[in-house]
Amino acid sequence: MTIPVASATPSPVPETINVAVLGAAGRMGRTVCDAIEAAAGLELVARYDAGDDFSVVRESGAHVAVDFTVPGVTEANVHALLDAGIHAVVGTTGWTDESRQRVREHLAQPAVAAARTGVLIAPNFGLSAVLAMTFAARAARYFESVEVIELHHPDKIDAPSGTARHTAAAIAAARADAGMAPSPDATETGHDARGADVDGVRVHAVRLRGLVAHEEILFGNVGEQLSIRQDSFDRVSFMPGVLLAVREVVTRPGLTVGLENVLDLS
Ligand SMILES: NC(=O)C1=CN([C@@H]2O[C@H](COP(=O)(O)OP(=O)(O)OC[C@H]3O[C@@H](n4cnc5c(N)ncnc54)[C@H](OP(=O)(O)O)[C@@H]3O)[C@@H](O)[C@H]2O)C=CC1
Ligand SMILES: O=C(O)C1=N[C@H](C(=O)O)C[C@H](O)C1
Repeated sequence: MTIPVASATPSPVPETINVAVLGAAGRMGRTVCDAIEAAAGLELVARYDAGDDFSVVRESGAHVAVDFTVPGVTEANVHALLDAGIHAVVGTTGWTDESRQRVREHLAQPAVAAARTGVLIAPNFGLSAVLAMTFAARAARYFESVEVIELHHPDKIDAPSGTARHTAAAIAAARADAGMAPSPDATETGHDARGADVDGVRVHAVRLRGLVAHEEILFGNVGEQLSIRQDSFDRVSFMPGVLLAVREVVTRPGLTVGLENVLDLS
């Protein structure tokens, strides 16, 4: 699949990009290793997983590392990659404003800034998910009510999903820009069934065997509803986005959050 790409800051790009995969034995890590091995201009130089020594990555000659590990370790991995002068593409969830800010500060350190190192964190690499999030942010100002439902396989350890958090944050920002009141809700406090409150947007998480990764954004006005739904049925659907991010991160110094900033969605 060819994905249209927005223009980036020019920076020297190696002829072959050497790639290390962190979390290489996991569901996403295995799929990413296969995709890198099959991709033109990319070479898989290290597979790193729980219990491995980080020197495997540091000494691999990797230009870029792709992190699909677990929320509890991904930030430490990124700092270790920056110390090693390796660009990072991150799909792992668990990022907060504070952890992203610590990465920005690390990127601003003179040696790291001089190396023009890039970090690209994407809550979701699937084109359908990126478009759903983008469309939802565009629609947000026109509807009085909004709620997000994310649906995933039951082996997922975090909830709500990183995608749902990113979606809700973008919707909340758009509603705030438009000066909108909170979604109407007469529920008395203390009712768990109303889901998580993410920046004032209710997010509901479903875990069901057979699912992979899915999201539905519901907008309501008096007498009408808009539903935006995306379904990732197979982890290979994330791979065009991951490969694009690997190729792009070497040209984008600093922190980029969200694949929508790499795609030409104008
Ligand atoms: N951005 C996106 O498009 C997508 C993001 N994700 C996110 O990616 C992450 C991984 O998902 P998934 O592949 O399903 O999860 P898995 O649990 O299948 O894979 C995680 C892997 O990381 C390993 N790991 C644990 N600790 C470390 C460590 N300290 N260093 C290196 N590796 C470690 C795990 O090993 P062990 O099992 O032995 O602990 C496991 O092999 C999740 O946060 C998920 O939400 C998933 C899909 C798409
Ligand atoms: O754990 C998963 O599977 C996924 N995690 C990411 C998230 O939390 O949003 C991306 C996608 O939804 C699959």
